[in-house]
Amino acid sequence: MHATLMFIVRDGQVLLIEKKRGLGAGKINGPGGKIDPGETPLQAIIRETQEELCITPHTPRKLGELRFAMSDCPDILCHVYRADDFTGTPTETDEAVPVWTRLEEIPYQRMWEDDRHWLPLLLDEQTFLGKFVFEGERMLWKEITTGVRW
Ligand SMILES: CNc1ncnc2c1ncn2[C@@H]1O[C@H](COP(=O)(O)OP(=O)(O)OP(=O)(O)O)[C@@H](O)[C@H]1O
Repeated sequence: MHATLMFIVRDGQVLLIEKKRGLGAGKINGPGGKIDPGETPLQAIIRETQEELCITPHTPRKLGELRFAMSDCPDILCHVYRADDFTGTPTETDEAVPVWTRLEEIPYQRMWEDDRHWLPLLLDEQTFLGKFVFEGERMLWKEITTGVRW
């Protein structure tokens, strides 16, 4: 299963969401979701950001890839994007509540356990490949490579 995540960084803040439903409901994450058939990852992350927050990210750049092996659902390959601007007003939807967060105050304790290992790289504009094994919500194993060319 291929999925996407988006982190919009502007004015020393990152635009996160509180996810209201689906995998990781209640957690803080970036907007994102599954890639539809026939869609490119870039098309998917623009659509998901529009659907979840009613905004359009400007020139998303792929910085990372995350591979999750989970005990309770199919493997996920997640394409991770960063954008530095957007059009529109972040708005709560059925899927997400927008949460602007200062870069020094990222609520890692409310996020998936892997996020603290790669989100700092994205915020530092580094590229990365992360591989993770989860059992339920618990991370059992991780491997992170930086300086990857996408
Ligand atoms: C295990 N550790 C994890 N750490 C960080 N992020 C994780 C994650 N596991 C899943 N994610 C991401 O969370 C989103 C929802 O996943 P996903 O399966 O697509 O569910 P969701 O219901 O949102 O999809 P749709 O909105 O229906 O497309 C999706 O961007 C996916 O990459």
